Amino acid sequence: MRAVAISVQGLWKRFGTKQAVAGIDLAIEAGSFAGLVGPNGAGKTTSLSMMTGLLRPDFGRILINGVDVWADPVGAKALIGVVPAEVRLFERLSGAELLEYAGRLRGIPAIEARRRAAQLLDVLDLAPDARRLVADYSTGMRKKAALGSALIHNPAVLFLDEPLEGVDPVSAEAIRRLLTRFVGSGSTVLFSSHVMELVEQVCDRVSIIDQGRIIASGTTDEVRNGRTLHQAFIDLVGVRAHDGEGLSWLGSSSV
Ligand SMILES: Nc1ncnc2c1ncn2[C@@H]1O[C@H](COP(=O)(O)OP(=O)(O)OP(=O)(O)O)[C@@H](O)[C@H]1O
Repeated sequence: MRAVAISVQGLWKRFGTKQAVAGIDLAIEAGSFAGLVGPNGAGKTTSLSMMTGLLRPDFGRILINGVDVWADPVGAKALIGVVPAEVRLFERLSGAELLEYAGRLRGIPAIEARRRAAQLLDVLDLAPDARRLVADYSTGMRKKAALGSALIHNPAVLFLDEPLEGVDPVSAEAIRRLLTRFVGSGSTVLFSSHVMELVEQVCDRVSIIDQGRIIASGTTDEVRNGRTLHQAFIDLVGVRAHDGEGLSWLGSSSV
């Protein structure tokens, strides 16, 4: 049995009257490519923010390779890389400078940081834009630059919140291959996504979160249970949308 890379124990978070996360437990083994899926407002971003030391939980513990994220934040953060949903970058740096700077912040010597930055930019198809300012990057380019910055110190665990949003299919494939290789070397990925086809394709395990609770978790095959992941998701979460009653004006040509 492989060691547990991400251990989440009894995680809770409330915002005012809203119970955003209501007692989450997870154990993700090293070398897993894990997906966290759920409808809008289910608690994915809140959970990932707590796991990565950005948002303090009301209750619960998160261990990364046995290091407690909230008791030893410096130790835990050395082990992780994070690509948040809303990427904030140093806009006045070029892509190459950004990655190199991320490497330097992680204590990597300048020459090595520059070498890794160039390699990552190349794999992420950003090499032609390496000298352009990040401020001028498109949404997808920003995601890729953020991913490069999160990988430069070769973290044991990589957390990504909606990593492929705004990324074109060719770049998405490059990212998929990069992450698969990363996981193949024994590192661990946990990412949140709405894109079931992507999760089904790349993840070996998946957890479905709804209203702050994990409602299904296991290997992708276990959760799918003979269905597509999309169908499993719909079956488990249920269809909550109204059928459009009261929208009789919508689509009608009369005013
Ligand atoms: N800072 C905050 N203050 C108040 N409520 C918040 C805050 N952050 C999140 N919430 C609420 O907590 C719940 C979970 O939000 P969260 O962003 O974690 O969901 P999500 O699963 O990431 O959703 P989406 O798929 O739409 O990004 C939502 O009801 C949201 O309105």
